[in-house]
Amino acid sequence: MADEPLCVDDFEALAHARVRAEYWDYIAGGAGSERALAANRTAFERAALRPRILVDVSTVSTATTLLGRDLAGPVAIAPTAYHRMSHPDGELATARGAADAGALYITSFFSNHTMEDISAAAPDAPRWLQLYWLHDRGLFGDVVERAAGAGYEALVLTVDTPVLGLRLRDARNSLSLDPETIPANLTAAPTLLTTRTENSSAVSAQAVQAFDASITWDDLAWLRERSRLPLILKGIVTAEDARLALDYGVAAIAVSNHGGRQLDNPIGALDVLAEVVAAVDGRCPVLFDGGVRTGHDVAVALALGADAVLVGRPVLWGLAVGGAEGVARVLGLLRTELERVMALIGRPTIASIDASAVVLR
Ligand SMILES: Cc1cc2nc3c(=O)[nH]c(=O)nc-3n(C[C@H](O)[C@H](O)[C@H](O)COP(=O)(O)O)c2cc1C
Ligand SMILES: CCCCC(=O)C(=O)O
Repeated sequence: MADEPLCVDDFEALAHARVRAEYWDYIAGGAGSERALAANRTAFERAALRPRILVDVSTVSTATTLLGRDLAGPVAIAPTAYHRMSHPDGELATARGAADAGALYITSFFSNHTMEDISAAAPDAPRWLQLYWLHDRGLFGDVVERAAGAGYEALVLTVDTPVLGLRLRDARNSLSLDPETIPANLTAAPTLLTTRTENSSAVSAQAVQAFDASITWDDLAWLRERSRLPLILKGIVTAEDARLALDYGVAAIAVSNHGGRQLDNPIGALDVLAEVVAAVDGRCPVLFDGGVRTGHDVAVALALGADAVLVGRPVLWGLAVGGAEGVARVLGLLRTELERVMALIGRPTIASIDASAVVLR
């Protein structure tokens, strides 16, 4: 079959043809002039793998462990909002696809199904819940308190989004949301559910209404009082903040520039990974996301010190193309590509992909 997708980029082309234009722009776009979005990819062009030879790679294993959980591989699903923009089954399909692939699924707080329904779609699969800190402490505390009972094993607080980045594509499109794409966890607060605005984006309006931009490090204690789940901070890009996060007892750090959707910075997420890894110095796991599209990219991020990587848009492409099966295929592709790369660089286990496996040009 001529258009059988053989790599993640093939899924992008197929998905583009299936997703409504305004939704596609929301998914694909970045902030401002989209320099950070572009830099996330070009950063990988400067990283080359250093193959070692005559190593026994007759057996290669991508198996790894994260916060005590055994995972089939080091590639997890980044939290992305509104999966019904990509497929009518939304996050329920994503959850099933992730479970089939044995991958960790970090569910976005802004999902089109409730966090309970998503869990029920694939019980027992590894799952973390991403959070945005809401103005409405009652609603926010309720979600946080429900997370453990709903089967989530960790909380991922996104810390790079006190306000939403300037998404020009969405503003130009006056991006509006259909009734089926409202955030299901927020239906108790209908005032947060703007679906249409003039000359701006409804997603941006929802963020303005919902997000509390006043929170600081000391507010983390409030979160801790409401849940004993391990806490991960997502969106750390400096050594200073990595050290502070450790002082505040986080379980892990996710290095991310939000897929180039927040600050319009000319530096890629990969360019700051080494700085954070050095500051953390092995004291907690470091996750990475931004521009990972191939098994080669995964190996590069691991060699630069990440314990696992997250993929955002590629999962939405798989979802748009083939629902749960498409999600599983994208994740499976990345895993088989990684296996091949591991054989070719003479590193048959995840632990063996160390700093000597990469050179930055
Ligand atoms: C459509 C879309 C929605 C997103 N929604 C969220 C979200 O709800 N919460 C969050 O923490 N990050 C969100 N992100 C950022 C992703 O978690 C991740 O950082 C980013 O997509 C990684 O880059 P990649 O898409 O190049 O893999 C979103 C990204 C996209 C593309
Ligand atoms: C109000 C939902 C924000 C989702 C998000 O994080 C993004 O679009 O990048």
